[in-house]
Amino acid sequence: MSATVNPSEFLPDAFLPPNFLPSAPSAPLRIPRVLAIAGSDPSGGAGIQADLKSIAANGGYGMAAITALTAQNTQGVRAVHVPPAEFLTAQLDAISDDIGIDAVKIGMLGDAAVIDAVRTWLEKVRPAVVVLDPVMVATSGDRLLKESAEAALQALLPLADLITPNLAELAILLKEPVAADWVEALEQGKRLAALSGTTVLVKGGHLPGGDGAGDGCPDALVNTVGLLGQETVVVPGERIVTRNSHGTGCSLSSAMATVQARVGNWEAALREVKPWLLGALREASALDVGTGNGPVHHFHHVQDRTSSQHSQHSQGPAETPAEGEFAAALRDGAAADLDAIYALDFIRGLADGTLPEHEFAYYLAQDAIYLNGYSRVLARAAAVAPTEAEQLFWARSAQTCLEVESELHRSWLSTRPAAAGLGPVTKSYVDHLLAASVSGSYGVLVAAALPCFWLYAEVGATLHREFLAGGAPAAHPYADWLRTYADEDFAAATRQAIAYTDAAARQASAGEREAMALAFRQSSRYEVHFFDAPRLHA
Ligand SMILES: Nc1ncnc2c1ncn2[C@@H]1O[C@H](COP(=O)(O)OP(=O)(O)O)[C@@H](O)[C@H]1O
Ligand SMILES: Cc1ncc(COP(=O)(O)OP(=O)(O)O)c(N)n1
Repeated sequence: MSATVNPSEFLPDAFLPPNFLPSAPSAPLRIPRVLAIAGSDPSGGAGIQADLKSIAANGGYGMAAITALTAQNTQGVRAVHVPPAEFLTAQLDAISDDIGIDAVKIGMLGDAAVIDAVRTWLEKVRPAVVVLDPVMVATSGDRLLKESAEAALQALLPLADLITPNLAELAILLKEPVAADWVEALEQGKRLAALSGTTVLVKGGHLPGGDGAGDGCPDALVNTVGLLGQETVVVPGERIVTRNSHGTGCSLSSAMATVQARVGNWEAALREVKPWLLGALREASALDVGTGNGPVHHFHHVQDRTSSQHSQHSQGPAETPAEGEFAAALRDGAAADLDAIYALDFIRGLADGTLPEHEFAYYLAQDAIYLNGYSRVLARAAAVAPTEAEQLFWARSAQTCLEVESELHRSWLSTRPAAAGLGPVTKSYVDHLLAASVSGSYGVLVAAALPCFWLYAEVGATLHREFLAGGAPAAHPYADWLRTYADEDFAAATRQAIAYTDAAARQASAGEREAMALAFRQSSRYEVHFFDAPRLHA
């Protein structure tokens, strides 16, 4: 059901459901309109309250149709009240009669009558993205779905594009014992995917330690009918030691719905959401909410307003850097990384022609994969750019990346078979960029993207100069590649990217500038590792 086809291209307006009423061009992609159909948690950590925070934190516009009221806090659920299902239908119709819906997240449903109302509405409206979190029992052990409604919930699964059960819910849906380890959990995920004909997100949150997943907390997308690149895509993650994990399942599923509506790819969505959720768990202790299992910090990536106002007062406008000053400081900070790049065996071997061919092939293959992810990050910069000129610049750059990627495949890689898998450095670098792209700050995003322009352009120019100074020998095994480094269009684009980053820094608060500098430094380090990766991983 993912939105690969736009029905409005094929149907006359009279046939279009309200969900497809035309709206401002590109509005759904920039800020997806995401509807959460879920229960209320008045303590704000789970349910509809967590959904709305999570949707906003991931760049969406959140809407809420409430299925049930709970009286709960961080210690547990005291009572549940499920209003008549007809009133849920009235809420859902009120929304879909008026507003385009880019994605739906379904959480607590309570009973079979509610499930029936949701099913009828889904069949009528057919939203493009549906994520179903089959909420049954809270971590506190309290039931959030009547046992008698489990079969109805089971029957709702095929209407979703993604199902996100925790280990206990996975077991109930399959009528099997709870998976004892990660391998068993993945097997169960495959069985549920086959049974429901949809994609399952298997979550490692409740894995016991020492089970082959190490100390980590992996998640995996599983689909048995070919909707993913592979049947199982595992996204590893660090395990945060914290009591404050109330509402992680709700937050994950609504973030997945939001990001999927934006990027249209479940794997990319999970790779973007997972670091955000990790940050929310890591920073949960900054919130002082309740005495039990506290909520996660959905807006951990958004700068602390109090401290930014304070720093603006204390530093005053004089602290705003002059034009070019911030960029110059970034360049100074990257000097050590550039030196490290020039000293790498890979770069020396590329310059003097002694680089082993299989390492060059590995580099090209990883570059092609990287460019695809980088293009998405630049497209995000276009989406949030403050001016039309910047929007155009980043959008064009995103397009160029894809063109270069396909050219790499067509020419350089067609004669150099290299292991096509995603290498560890490429993955970490792209994950870092994707995390910056959901930081909520345009400045941080463009600062993270800049080293790929800047350091690459400088290294390329140096190698090209050395190649010419050596007489540009035609017999040099990498002569053709070294010649591509003299691209004036790329040099001009690099100057423009530097200028836009510098301008963003002048608009930013002191705290945001600090975050920009950090994002830039981290990307510069990744540039070094990227050039060194062929030696280690080819
Ligand atoms: N301690 C933790 N450290 C890191 N990630 C976690 C932790 N606990 C849960 N998660 C993540 O939170 C998300 C929700 O997982 P889980 O707790 O299994 O679901 P639920 O909240 O539905 O019980 C998953 O992405 C999982 O990997
Ligand atoms: C109203 C409401 N909906 C869902 C939950 C369960 O939240 P979840 O994120 O699955 O995980 P825990 O908070 O139970 O760890 C809830 N408690 N309330």
